[in-house]
Amino acid sequence: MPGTERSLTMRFLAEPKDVNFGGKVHGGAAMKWIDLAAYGCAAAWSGKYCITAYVGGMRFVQPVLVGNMVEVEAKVIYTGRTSMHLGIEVRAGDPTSSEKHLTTHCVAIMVAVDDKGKPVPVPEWVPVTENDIFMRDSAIRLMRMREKITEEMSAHLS
Ligand SMILES: CCCCCCCCCCCCCCCC(=O)SCCNC(=O)CCNC(=O)[C@H](O)C(C)(C)COP(=O)(O)OP(=O)(O)OC[C@H]1O[C@@H](n2cnc3c(N)ncnc32)[C@H](O)[C@@H]1OP(=O)(O)O
Repeated sequence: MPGTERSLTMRFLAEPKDVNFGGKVHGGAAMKWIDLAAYGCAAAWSGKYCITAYVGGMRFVQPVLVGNMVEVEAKVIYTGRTSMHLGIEVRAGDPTSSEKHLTTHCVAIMVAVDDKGKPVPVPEWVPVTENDIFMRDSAIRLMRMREKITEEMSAHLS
């Protein structure tokens, strides 16, 4: 039901097809996992088809190794009228152990759209815990910071 599933975790093994020339998993593979988890989380929250409007603050903290068990967690941290801001963390570790370390994190903004690609309203997410409120406030601060970056970036558009 829309407006009930706030987070989604995908779990799978990093496959040899994802390896880069240095023997670790490609950053691009991690970015695809992030997009898939963001889509799954946003589609479940909104009950609509969703598109990626923005991904930012991407930090590759540690490499993922082929054969690692990977967990990609996407979580709603703020909702606007038609957008859902998601905090995303990728964790990985040896599948024979329950221990996992943070490998990548970022923020993604997904927009719910109708069958013509027009943005449509999403259920509001209301933060409850102290940590939820902190994350929501941080998402709002990031939104304001992005307005300045967008203004600056316009100089680079032809
Ligand atoms: C081996 C192979 C296997 C393959 C297995 C494949 C499996 C596959 C499964 C599915 C995989 C995943 C599926 C992902 C889906 C895509 O990948 S979509 C592709 C990439 N994304 C796009 O092409 C989006 C292109 N952009 C657009 O269409 C338009 O800019 C948008 C996003 C609809 C926004 O349109 P707009 O006219 O700006 O609309 P507007 O009403 O002004 O804004 C709507 C909202 O977007 C927000 N927004 C707009 N632009 C931005 C921005 N740049 N930054 C932040 N927020 C923004 C606004 O703030 C607003 O938010 P609210 O205030 O309503 O909450």
